[in-house]
Amino acid sequence: MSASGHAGAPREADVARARELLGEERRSIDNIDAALVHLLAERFSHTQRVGLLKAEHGLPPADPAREQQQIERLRSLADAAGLDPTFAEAFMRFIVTEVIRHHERIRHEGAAGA
Ligand SMILES: C=C(O[C@@H]1C=C(C(=O)O)C=C[C@H]1O)C(=O)O
Repeated sequence: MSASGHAGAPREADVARARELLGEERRSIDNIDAALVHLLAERFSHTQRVGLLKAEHGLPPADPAREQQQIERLRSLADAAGLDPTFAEAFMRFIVTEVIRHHERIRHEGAAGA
């Protein structure tokens, strides 16, 4: 069924319009992906400073109680925003796992050399 509601081969004009809409959506997706990269870079610059503080003061790289609070908060935000909370949690855990790996590396390399 074409956009005009008829069965059979899609009309050229409908396909052209669909391509135009696709292009517009993709431009927005590219903008959002760029924002995500910048936000993640900003987040990692802060977690890097947290890693240095922890290493300098002998604090453990991971803080499971803090992570639990963050996950509960994010699940609730995701739910309110219409995003799958299970996906939001998995995404958060993926990022936090990488942060903890950085913190462990900073600790082993010595905070001063990081
Ligand atoms: C950044 C921290 O270190 C770890 C990484 C976290 C994060 O990426 O949000 C949260 C808790 C810690 O396991 C922290 O303790 O705040």
